[in-house]
Parts: sequence; structure tokens; C-alpha cells
Amino acid sequence: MVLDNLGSSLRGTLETLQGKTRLSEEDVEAVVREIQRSLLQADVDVSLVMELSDSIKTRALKEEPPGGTSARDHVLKIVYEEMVAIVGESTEIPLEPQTILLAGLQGSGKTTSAAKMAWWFSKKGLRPAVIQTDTFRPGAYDQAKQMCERAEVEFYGDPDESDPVTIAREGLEATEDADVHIVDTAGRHGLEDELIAEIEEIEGLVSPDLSLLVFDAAIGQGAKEQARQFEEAIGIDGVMITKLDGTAKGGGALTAVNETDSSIAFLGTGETVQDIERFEPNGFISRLLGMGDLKQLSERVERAMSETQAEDEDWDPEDIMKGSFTLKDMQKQMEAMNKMGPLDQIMDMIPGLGGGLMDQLPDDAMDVTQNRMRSFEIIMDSMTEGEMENPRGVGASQVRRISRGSGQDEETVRELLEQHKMMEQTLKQFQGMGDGDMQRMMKKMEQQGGGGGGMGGFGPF
Ligand SMILES: Nc1nc2c(ncn2[C@@H]2O[C@H](COP(=O)(O)OP(=O)(O)OP(=O)(O)O)[C@@H](O)[C@H]2O)c(=O)[nH]1
Repeated sequence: MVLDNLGSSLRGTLETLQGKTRLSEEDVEAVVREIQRSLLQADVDVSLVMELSDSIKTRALKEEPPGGTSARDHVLKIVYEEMVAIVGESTEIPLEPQTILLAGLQGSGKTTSAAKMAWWFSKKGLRPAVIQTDTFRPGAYDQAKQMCERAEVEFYGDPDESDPVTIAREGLEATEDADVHIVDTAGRHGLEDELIAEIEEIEGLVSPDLSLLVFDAAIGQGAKEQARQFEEAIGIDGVMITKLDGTAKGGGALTAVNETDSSIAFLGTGETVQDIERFEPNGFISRLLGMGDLKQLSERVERAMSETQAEDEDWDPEDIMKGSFTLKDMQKQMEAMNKMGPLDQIMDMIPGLGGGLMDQLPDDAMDVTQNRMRSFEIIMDSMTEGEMENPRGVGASQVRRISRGSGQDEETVRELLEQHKMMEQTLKQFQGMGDGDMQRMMKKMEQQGGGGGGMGGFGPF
């Protein structure tokens, strides 16, 4: 999203402060101007931008950087804290039985978000059900049903019933064994009286514990009015911002959240049911500022690893840290990597890599890397069990055979073997480490956040 630009433009400005221990008024002005420009471009409301830049300016000039802190880090910390204050706390979502009502305009992503949330609750060990009351859009029933099948969660809808309130009532009865009920509602192009009357009636019937408003990140300034009307009709406890993976500006949604005193519950970052993140203000702003988001990263790694392991019970990632690292382990790691989502999203979560590295890479660098991973996967499919277990024993004639069998050139086969060797060596270093060493390394990565460092140490990809 365009707010990403904030990270790279801000980093550029902050670099000019490198080596300084004191800040002049001009230095602070320059940083604040850059922030204003990025936020306005991202559609954040003007008064909010002014409020934010005033507080950053006042604090940067008044507060003394703590001993040993550079002027650059001091400003970055202030910007970070003030931005976290704007987006506010995340909406509280208790992990217990409850009913959630989703509201929003047509196309905002409600149906998709309902299935995503159900998937999220199911991963937390609860039993969710989605109730589809959208009788307005003809395709809504099939879409919701399909997505719930993909998410492997219970679904209720009735394509032959035209009254949404009846569907809601019957849906709650039919899914009474579920503990989290997510009620999806119809959208309209605009906020017609009919839509408001309908959602009020559904709200009265289901008495939700939580009413969430779903916003498309591209909403722009219209968000404020929308949020106000839904707030009046049913009371909004939080919002879900969707399509943050796209080119949307996102700032309108931030403005609306700020204006309505509501908080952000979830973020939608793609079209599949797994593309949902719980909103975490610190991680979100860290990522915007190119400082990474280790929490989100480790959650994704854990999820991908356990899914990969569930598919092949003979494989245990823990073994890698103890014994030898075979090509089969590398193959499994690549499978897990694919499950983690698009590479550029993952890069943004790594402190010090994020925006900084992305700015330096050519536009197609991610595609090249992903294509190379795909070639590696095809090559590995053409290798024998023995070769996968002992890649160091693969000689020239085997390389030729694998190349012919996979349709990939010999050079790429050799590259794969080289890559494996490098990973094996890197792992050998880790194998000697205790938990304390690992923690120190993670800490170091966190401290380097925002420094725009290079690829150093981050595996081969
Ligand atoms: N890229 C991306 N697309 C999304 C995301 N969330 C939803 N979409 C897409 O946005 C479109 C609209 O989403 P729906 O879930 O149908 O929207 P809706 O609000 O239920 O629409 P109505 O039922 O007409 O009110 C679909 O094509 C979704 O695939 C997201 O986080 N990222």
C-alpha cells in the first residue's frame, strides 16, 4: 500500500541525520515535511496529519535523546510512538464463544473476511460458523459457501429464502453447536435507508457481542461518514481493513478509525482464507516504517512449519537442528516458505530488511527469486530418494540425468546443490548455539531495525 512509501522516504531523510547527536530546528522540519507528504499522499485526513506532525515536532525539539542514542534513532522512536498512538489499541477479541456481526458497503470484502475470521478462530481452537444473510447479491451464497469449505469451517445459508432476518434466525439455530457465530450481511453501493434498516433488524435479532465494520483500504475520505452512520445504527466495536496487499492508500481507513474512536481488529492481506492478521499496533507501524515485525513473522513461520509437518509426519523440523540437513529438509523448508505468503510481504517483516532492501532491489527481483524456487522444486521432484538424502554424492553424470528429467538446465541443478551446501554450512553454525545465543541474535536483529541493513545472514533466498 502507498503508506509503505512512508518507510522509504522517511529513511532517506533520517539518513541525513546520521552521525548527529543534536537536532536543529531545520532537521526536525525536514523530517516532519517528509512525514506530512507521505501521509497526505496516502489519503490521511489533513487535520490528523497536522496533529501528528505538531506532536512529533514538539517532542523532537524538547526531549533530550537519552545518553548514547543518536539523533536519528531518537527521531525514529518519536515518530514510531506517535504513529502507534494514532492507530490506537487493537480491538479486544476474547477467545471465547461469541457472536460477531459484519457490516460494510458492497465489495468491501465482508464475505471474504467472514471466512477468514472463521479460519482464524478455528486455528485458535474454537469452533466457528459463518451465517450468510446476504440475499441482495446473487453470487454471495456460493462465494461464502466455497470460502468456508476452503477454510474448513461450518457454514449456513439458504439460497431459497429472501428474508435476511429469517436466515439469521434459522442460521443461529442450525449452528447452535458452534461457539463463534460470524454473521455476514448484505452490502449496498451506498448507505441507503434500506440497508441500514436491514442491518438494524439483524442486529436486534442476533444481539452481537461484537459488531465489526469492514473497510476496503482504498476507502479514502469517505470512510469517516460511513463509519459514523454504521456507528449510529448498530454501534461499531472495531474495524477490519481489507485489501492491504493491494495498491490502496490505506490512509482513509486510518482516519476513520481515529475519527470514530473505534479500533482496528483485523487486517486483510490477500484473497485466500489465510490472508488475515490480527491487528497489532506496534508491529503494524514498525512495518510501515521499515522496522520489521518479528512477532508476525514468527507466527507465520510457526504456522507454515506445523502445516508442512502435518502433511508429512515423518519429517520433523526439530531434527534439522540436531542432525544432518538433507535436500529433503530443504524441500520441506521451501514448501513451508510458500505457505508463508508472498515473499515481499515476508521481507517487510524482517527488521532491517523491510522497505530498505526492497527499495534497492529491481522491481522483478521477487519474481526472479520465486521462479528460481519453483525451478528448484521441479528439479527435486526428478531426484532419487538417495540423491535427496545425500546430495553431496551427486556427480556430473547424475546432474546431466536430473537436468534431462526435469527439463531444467544443468547450471540450475548445480546451483541447487550449491545452495544446499551453503544452507548446510550456515546451519552447522546454528547447531552449536544454545537458546541464549539465539535470543541474543534475535535481539540484535530487533535493534538493527530501521537501519536498512543488507541481506547479511538471512539465508539464501
Ligand atoms: N487482494 C485482496 N482482495 C480481497 C481482500 N478481501 C476481499 N478481497 C476481494 O474483494 C472482492 C470483494 O470481496 P467480497 O468478500 O465479495 O465483498 P463483500 O463486502 O462481501 O461484497 P458484497 O457481498 O457485495 O457486499 C472479492 O473479489 C475478494 O476476493 C484482501 O484482503 N485482499
